[in-house]
Amino acid sequence: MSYGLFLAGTETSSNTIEWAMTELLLNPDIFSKVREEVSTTIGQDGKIHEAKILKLPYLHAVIKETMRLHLSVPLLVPHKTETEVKLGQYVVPKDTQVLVNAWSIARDPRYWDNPLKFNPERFLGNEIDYKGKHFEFIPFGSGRRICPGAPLAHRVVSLMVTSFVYHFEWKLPHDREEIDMNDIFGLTLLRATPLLATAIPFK
Ligand code: HEM
Repeated sequence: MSYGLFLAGTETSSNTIEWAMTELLLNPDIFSKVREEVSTTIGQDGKIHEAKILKLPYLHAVIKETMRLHLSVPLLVPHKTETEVKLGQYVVPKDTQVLVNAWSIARDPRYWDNPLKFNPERFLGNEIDYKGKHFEFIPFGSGRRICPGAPLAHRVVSLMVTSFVYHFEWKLPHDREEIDMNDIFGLTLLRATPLLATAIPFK
């Protein structure tokens, strides 16, 4: 049980952090906005408390946008119907294995303007959240089997990205355009090439 929790919680969280940093390094304007927000809110003492992290709307929009474009669990976890279910115009028979393609839904132009663009602004000024109520955005699933680790994951990812942005200057060893944006499909969807960047602590 604890090993299962460890597996479910580690790769998914670290992968999301890595994709968030990738998108920030690829989009310097967005990075600057996050840094501005983080520096103003955290202040000079460098203590990144949970209470302060809650006051970073732009950072949270960046994390949501990262989770929209780079879902760690693209097909969620397989589910099975216990009874026959009528879903819209479809009838799903009892004992059917159901895979939900949350990856595809999160890039569907019927629900998202310019879906392939990394645009955190789309999450500002609205209530769209990953708590399973907005079906166009379900990186943690929805309903009874929704990820129980979502609140923890949210805190860990926010804390790590805030710390990385607040404490370090980042340099890529190559041009931005050369960042490999491909992913590979294993147990979870991971970056095909690990992100390589140098972290230089602020003086
Ligand atoms: C960014 C990080 C994470 C993502 C994207 C993620 C995503 C998901 C998804 C999509 C599911 C399947 C939900 C469904 O099929 O409806 C799931 C299930 C699960 N997750 Fe997470 N997860 C993350 C972090 C964590 C953490 C930190 C933990 C625990 C410490 C955790 C524990 C679990 C467990 C135990 C399940 C199975 C729940 C069940 O079947 O009832 N996850 N997660």
